[in-house]
Amino acid sequence: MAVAHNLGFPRIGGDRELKKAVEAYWKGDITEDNLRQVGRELRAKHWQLQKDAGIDLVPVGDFAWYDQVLTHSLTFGVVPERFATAGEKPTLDTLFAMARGVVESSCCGGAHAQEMTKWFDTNYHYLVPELTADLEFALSWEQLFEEVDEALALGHKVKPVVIGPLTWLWLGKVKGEEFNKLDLLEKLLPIYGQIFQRLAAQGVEWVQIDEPILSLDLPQDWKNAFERAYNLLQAEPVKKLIATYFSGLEDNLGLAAGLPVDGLHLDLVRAPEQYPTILDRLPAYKILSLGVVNGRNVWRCDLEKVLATLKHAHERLGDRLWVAPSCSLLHSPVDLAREEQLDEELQSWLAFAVQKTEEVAILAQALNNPDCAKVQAALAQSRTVQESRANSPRIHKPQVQARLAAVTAADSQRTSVFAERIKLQRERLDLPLFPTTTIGSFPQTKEIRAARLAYRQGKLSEVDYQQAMQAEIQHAVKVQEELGLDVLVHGETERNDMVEYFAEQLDGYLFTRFGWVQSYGTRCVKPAVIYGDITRPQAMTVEWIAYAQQQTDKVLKGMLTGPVTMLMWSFPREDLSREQQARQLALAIRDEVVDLEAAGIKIIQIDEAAFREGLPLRRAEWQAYLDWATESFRLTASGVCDETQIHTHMCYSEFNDVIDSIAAMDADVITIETSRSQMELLDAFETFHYPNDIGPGVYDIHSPRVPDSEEMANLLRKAAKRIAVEQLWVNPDCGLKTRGWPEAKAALEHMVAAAKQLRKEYAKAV
Ligand SMILES: Nc1nc2c(c(=O)[nH]1)N[C@@H](CNc1ccc(C(=O)N[C@@H](CCC(=O)N[C@@H](CCC(=O)N[C@@H](CCC(=O)O)C(=O)O)C(=O)O)C(=O)O)cc1)CN2
Ligand code: MET
Ligand SMILES: [Zn+2]
Repeated sequence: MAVAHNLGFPRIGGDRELKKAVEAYWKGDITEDNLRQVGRELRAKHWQLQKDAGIDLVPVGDFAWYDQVLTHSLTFGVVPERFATAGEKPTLDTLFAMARGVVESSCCGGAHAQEMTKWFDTNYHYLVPELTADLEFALSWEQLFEEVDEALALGHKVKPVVIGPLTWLWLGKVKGEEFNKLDLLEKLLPIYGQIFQRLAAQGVEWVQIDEPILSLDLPQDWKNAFERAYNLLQAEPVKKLIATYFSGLEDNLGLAAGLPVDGLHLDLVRAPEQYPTILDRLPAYKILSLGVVNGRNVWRCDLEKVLATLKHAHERLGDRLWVAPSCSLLHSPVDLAREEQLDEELQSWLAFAVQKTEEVAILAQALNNPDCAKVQAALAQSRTVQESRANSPRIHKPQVQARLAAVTAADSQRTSVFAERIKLQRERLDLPLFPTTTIGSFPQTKEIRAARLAYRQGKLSEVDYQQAMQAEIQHAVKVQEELGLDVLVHGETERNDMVEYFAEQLDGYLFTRFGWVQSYGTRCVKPAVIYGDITRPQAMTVEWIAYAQQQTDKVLKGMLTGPVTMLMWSFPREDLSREQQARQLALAIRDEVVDLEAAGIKIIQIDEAAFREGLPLRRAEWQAYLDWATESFRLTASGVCDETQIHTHMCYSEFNDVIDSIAAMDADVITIETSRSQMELLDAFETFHYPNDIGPGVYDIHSPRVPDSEEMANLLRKAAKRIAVEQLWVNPDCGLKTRGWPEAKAALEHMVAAAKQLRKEYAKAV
């Protein structure tokens, strides 16, 4: 019998129950017991959904209160000293403190949160383990074992999921004295040994060990470490399935296939070419799990196409074949059944996590019991869906193709080079040295969201909603004037999300009502779906931004989301390359840029927050991506005259490897996240002699902590050592939408003071 299994299920809940409960707990509205009860109910519900769908082995350990990497750090007892309560085991509050930081109070000094960064090439963020040379590990967190008992008690056949030792170490960051992270492996492995023994004692047969770094270009010592680690773990009394995903194993295929474990999972959606090569490399005792249902997108699986591969594998492997989604369904929305507002045709093309588990189960059944009526019906339905999509007139728009075909090289060039443009811009904008600005959004308060919800539900009229948002814009502008900021923004109050807002207004996109996906902690996004060629029926932001400019004599920066980020944070089409989709988006947003300029907006920011995360996991594919991503940005930005200043913004980015492409984007100003790295991220800009203007973020917006102005001034002094002061802007790391007004105001006040201080210090020097 081919086995149907799942690598992970979204934990947030179809109604974001987990988000709401955790936030209520933080506010003190519910107790820890209440919160734990919500967690238990969600897990029970999700296991049952998967079982009902026909999944034979349900994952346990995919639930996390905040982040699964953080859970592992606690499990291993890796709690940085600033959060540790001497000698005591960590609690749920320790976990949340590590995730969110601790605000300074009279009794204690406060502690900054652990760093957060992107999980591979996804929009999920994990908390970076802090590794020191003298780190000692001790099993310190019972969650996995408790959840296994919980699932067993509910009658499920379980497969606990852990992040493998090498991936966990790889994701960690060395703190303090430099050392080789791999030196910690020997000390870490006994903890895995203990975990496996505990699980075996609970009656567990199979454990899934996620080692997605096998899909990366690994240094030789890491490859060697894989063999060493799994040789040492070989004797442990559970069967081990190594799970890889997000890319092909390529040069690591032999290594992965040969590890002394009992099974291997491959992502055949991202890297179909791994099949059938793997068959020749896989030892005869191992099971092979094929990830054939896309865990990273929302399109229905082409069951017949996938089944052709699976049947071939089944003939060769028999019972040693397992069927799965390509990766954890953490990256999928929960349940399509609730999207009643979608028209029938669009809905028939889609599958969310619940539907994906059904697809996996049907595929296994199609191998085990091909003639059963349910299988036949599902295959017939799949065929209909594929045909309907292939032939739908809603997808292809000749005018989009024609416009793209007519694009020339000149369309992605500003008229003059930066050195010329900046002179004109400086003259026109008349800004001081160290000009201050923000990244775009101001607090998205409960009132704003409630108003939007009421408007969507028809309880608030369009006029009333517009007035409420205009009042917010007026308020944001007034606050910025009072703070003495130099370049103002409208605050993005009318936007539910920086991508979804635009997607809702572009043709070729569909959006969902409940399609939430966890982005980090309790923060979720509702990625829209690109299903057809993209057009912009009308201007999207001009009225709001022009309104904001009317409220002030200061320069107001218009705010847009760039094509690469629109693409990366949406669910893309599978019938058209990422490059072509980005180019379509670029033309649509270019029109908006031009319209903003025509409305008198002198500075336009085109956010490319996801530019770096779009980078393929494998280096060999980088250049091709960077070429089209850069080109798409330039195509978006180059419709304006020299005097109009184009800004871009990126967060959580390591720029060292891509600095030449960042320079090739040729934005007049780039604002970046740098405060958490103490300006280290500026290294790349310094070494490269980056020519255009830069705003290195001077404070972290993810924490409620408000740094004083001296701390920010110090960061600016650091920046000024690396970058010419004429090039420097002063701004926070990112937008302020997740903050409250009191913190936002206090921090910006300190920021403006820091900029003034630096102006004094450098007035003589320049
Ligand atoms: N797409 C995307 N990816 C991104 C970012 C981003 O901004 N967008 N930022 C980076 C960090 N990631 C983030 C992701 C989400 C949020 C965030 O704030 N999300 C909000 C939801 C934003 C949203 O869609 N809001 C809607 C719906 C709000 C809502 O929950 N409404 C309530 C009702 C209102 C209420 O009573 O609060 C409901 O529907 O039940 C709106 O404003 O209209 C949240 O989880 O709380 C922040 C950062 C990287 N990736
Ligand atoms: N303009 C956006 C904002 O300020 C940029 C956010 S990048 C995740 O929220
Ligand atoms: Zn940002």
